[in-house]
Amino acid sequence: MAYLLKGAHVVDPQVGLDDVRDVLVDGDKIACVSTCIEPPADAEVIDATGKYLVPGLVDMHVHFRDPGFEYKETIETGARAATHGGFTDVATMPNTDPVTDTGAEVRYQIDRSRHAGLCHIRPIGALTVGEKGQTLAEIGDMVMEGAVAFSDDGHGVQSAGMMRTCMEYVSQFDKVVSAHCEIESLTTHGVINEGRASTRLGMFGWPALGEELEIYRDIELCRMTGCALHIAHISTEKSLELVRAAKAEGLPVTCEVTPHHLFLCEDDITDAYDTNLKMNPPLRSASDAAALREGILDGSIDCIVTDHAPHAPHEKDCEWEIAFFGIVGLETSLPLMLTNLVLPGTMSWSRLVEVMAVNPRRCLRLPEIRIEEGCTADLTLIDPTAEVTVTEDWLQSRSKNSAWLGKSLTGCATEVFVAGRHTLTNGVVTPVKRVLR
Ligand SMILES: NC(=O)N[C@@H](CC(=O)O)C(=O)O
Ligand SMILES: [Zn+2]
Ligand SMILES: [Zn+2]
Repeated sequence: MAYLLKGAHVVDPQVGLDDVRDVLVDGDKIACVSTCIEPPADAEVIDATGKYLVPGLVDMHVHFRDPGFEYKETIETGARAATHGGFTDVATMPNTDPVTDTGAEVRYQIDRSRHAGLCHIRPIGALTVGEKGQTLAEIGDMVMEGAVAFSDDGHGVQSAGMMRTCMEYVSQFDKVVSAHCEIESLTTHGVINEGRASTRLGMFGWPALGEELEIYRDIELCRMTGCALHIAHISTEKSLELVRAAKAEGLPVTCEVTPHHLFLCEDDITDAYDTNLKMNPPLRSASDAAALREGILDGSIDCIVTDHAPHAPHEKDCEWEIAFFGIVGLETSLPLMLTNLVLPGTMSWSRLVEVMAVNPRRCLRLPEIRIEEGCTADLTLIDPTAEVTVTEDWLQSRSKNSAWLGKSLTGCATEVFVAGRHTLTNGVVTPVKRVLR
């Protein structure tokens, strides 16, 4: 099938493109990028005037709960949410049941996602067996089956010695360790940021140090082992400073931030106790959020990730203390970035493309996707004027635990192509027709 995207504003900093072009997709490839392409007879023409065409978006930190917790999300429902949010690739964290700590588990996820036929799933394997922090998992076996990175996300690896072994081993395969940095002896019982929020609402605090101290440790282990280190969901100004200093030294350190840590803070938690504001790490201070916004603009933070963490109603509709940590995010990530940073002119379109497409691919060592002739047609078309209201019905995810329910946002993806397959059409997820290769 061929598609001609007419008159899109194409943004791809990798090829220095930030201008209006026609783009012809033929089969799984980009066949032509030019100022004016006559529609071939067999091509479907899509009027992209006023819209932005970018390399397919990548979210390198999601939880799809499959296998084990399919009542929250399956690979298929997660893939639908990802497609609806404009993504062509997502990297799934291993805290499933069983934990993704063997090659067979990695293969299961890839097989299931091919049958879902919507987006590429890039499994992240566990560092340790069962994410228990005791025994090294079968890293080599998982690499053979297609694991792109390794993490015990959901938990920090508590023992520095164990983390050293993990990093030494992972570096042999030229893969990256994505570190959930949390010292449990500092965060146990914590349910909210330690400081204003914990004092105001009278709940056990979760200190910033519980994150920062482990980031410091892992950066030193990165120096010692040479293993590429990616810091997951940074949430404080000090965490950002540690990463900045490591980068300035030339260490192979990258990091990510979520939209909720950029655009919400502890002051948003009121005595309404909305449990969709409870996550790990917790929402921090307003000044932390401001520092993170600065970090995403100045290049210190590499990627936007959602940490899409679906939970069922009974796991959220309860007292704050016992509610599960985490919120869904795949479908609101791009609209939030557009509404809060890009459309007001604070962030350029090309920086948006870097943090949502180029850098996550680089961190995961995936092949580059460039908008040029001959490249794989993994593409996202964005309408910057579309108004979306976040409702339970609008969310395609099986879970509805969004922090933005009822809110209106401006800008969203309208078309997505994965290897030339039209997976999102006019904002609607396209039904599966064939297995994705
Ligand atoms: N972020 C969260 O609050 N929850 C995540 C775990 C994690 O990302 O650490 C989950 O799996 O639910
Ligand atoms: Zn985590
Ligand atoms: Zn996570």
